[in-house]
Amino acid sequence: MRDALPIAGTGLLRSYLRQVARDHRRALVGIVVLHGAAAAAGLVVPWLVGDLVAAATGGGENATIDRLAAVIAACLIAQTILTRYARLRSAVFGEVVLARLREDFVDEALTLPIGVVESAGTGDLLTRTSRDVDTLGWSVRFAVPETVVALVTAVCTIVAALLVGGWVAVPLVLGVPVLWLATRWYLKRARDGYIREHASYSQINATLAETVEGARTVEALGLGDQRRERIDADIAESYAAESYTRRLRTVFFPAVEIGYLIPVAGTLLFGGWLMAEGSITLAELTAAVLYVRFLIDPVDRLLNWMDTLQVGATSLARLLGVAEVPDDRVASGRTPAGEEIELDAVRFSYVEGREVLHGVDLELTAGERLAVVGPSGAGKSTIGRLIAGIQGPTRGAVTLGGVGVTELELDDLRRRVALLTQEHHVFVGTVRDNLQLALESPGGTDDDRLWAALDAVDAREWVGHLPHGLDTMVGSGGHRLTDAQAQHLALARVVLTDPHTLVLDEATSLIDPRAARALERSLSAVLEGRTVVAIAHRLYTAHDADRVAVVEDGEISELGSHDELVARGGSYAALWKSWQS
Ligand SMILES: Nc1ncnc2c1ncn2[C@@H]1O[C@H](COP(=O)(O)OP(=O)(O)OP(=O)(O)O)[C@@H](O)[C@H]1O
Repeated sequence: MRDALPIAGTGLLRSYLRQVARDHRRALVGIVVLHGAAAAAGLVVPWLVGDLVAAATGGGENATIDRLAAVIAACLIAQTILTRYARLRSAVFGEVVLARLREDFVDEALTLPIGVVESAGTGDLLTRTSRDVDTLGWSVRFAVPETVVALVTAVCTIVAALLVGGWVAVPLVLGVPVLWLATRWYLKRARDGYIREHASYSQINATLAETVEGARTVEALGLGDQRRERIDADIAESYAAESYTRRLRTVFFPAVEIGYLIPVAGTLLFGGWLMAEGSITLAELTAAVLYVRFLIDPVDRLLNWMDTLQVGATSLARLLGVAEVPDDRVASGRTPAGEEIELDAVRFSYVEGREVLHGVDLELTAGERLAVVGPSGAGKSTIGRLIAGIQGPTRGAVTLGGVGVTELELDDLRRRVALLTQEHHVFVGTVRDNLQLALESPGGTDDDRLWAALDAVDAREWVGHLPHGLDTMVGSGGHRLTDAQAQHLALARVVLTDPHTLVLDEATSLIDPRAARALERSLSAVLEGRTVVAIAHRLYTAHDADRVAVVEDGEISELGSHDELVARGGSYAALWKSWQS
């Protein structure tokens, strides 16, 4: 089970929203005022229609009727114009808030400790970056403005209805219990229902993807029927989940409709009785009925958007939660007094209770070249990650010039120690962008420096032959680079960063052996003068190194030069012998 990234609690959510409201107070007030004015302009209409009906039925003058009709038209035009500006302002406000949230999220995500991302799985972070940002975007763009409009309109309509006569409160209040109870009943069940429904879709997808990806295994082991049963079970669960939410809706929507009709019917009956009593006029009754009828629309919209807002709030909580991941390093401000790296009784566990390094001691002198070899899963990469300060040791110490590697600011550490793995991502952008990533202040880099770095890794020629040289677009959708070319770019970045220590984690193992050999030859000039820890699959790397560390079962079992270890006749000698044959 992976440790999911945290989800922000209600407290943090509220304080974030309060902060947004404080920062954008003027914009928010402007939006509410504009929507209020638009609603007010629209709400004068029923009043005037009431007068119009009274004037028409009471034999009023034509001039009065014309004047009332003209004012009604003017109000409707004013309402349209005001609504246009209110919506524009709301949309701009939504985009501004969303942009800020996205920027905050990217800032937080980029500083997440790699160890945390790994243990949470990139899937969680990706879902938050894509689905949650989309869901929240939908809420902020549509649900929030629509809710504000509906709320302001509803409040204005109620006020207008009450201005016609306090008696309208009676039929209005009659509808509240039904709406209140129906909504409470629905909301209590809907969230879990929809979560279950969405989880069932994910499960169907997961089972299908697993079956398709493992099709050969399924066929080879005759698992077809079993997989079919799994998928049938997933579909049955999805059907049950959908039936449940459908049942909720079939109760909720009719109940809400009744809740809407009660006030309208009540106003007609109660108002009709009052009119018969002579307490109110026909104009007042008409206006009151129209207002109460008007109220249905904003209330209906409010209830409809409530679900979306709830889903949006969940996404916001997931996005804000990323900020709650504690830092995995605290900069102490100390400066390393040299380039020597020391591992002192280092123990490490990725998962509590499952130690993978059991007390590793190692001293690296500046400029030394160490090859780390050993069986798969022995802990070689873990040692490399600890030297590069990706994570701190669980016990013991990893120091650089006497200072713990995780005591250094990450940027500072990367300028001193870099880790180069076999995953070479080519970022979408130009070749120049991909190289400048390595630089502290990429802006003013002259091309000569970039070409020199490309030269150092033997990449000048192929980059020179690209359609637009350094300006060629690469990465997804751009010019396709081979694995070796992607690796060249990664190596050129290392040259630009110029760290004194380099951890190469099987950096060339994905490339075919000839290309790897060529790359390593060109690399050796780059590695000159640096401390290099090469985690190696190919033993010629070990042969060329100053010293070799053999890692077995989370410990360094042998340490010495190639010749010494071969002479010793231990694990390394056996490995070397079998590799040569
Ligand atoms: N992120 C992780 N979470 C949990 N366990 C891990 C993680 N990474 C590695 N391990 C475990 O730690 C142990 C050491 O792994 P490591 O990758 O350091 O070995 P290695 O010697 O580099 O192996 P290989 O040559 O196969 O890459 C293994 O048992 C591995 O399963």
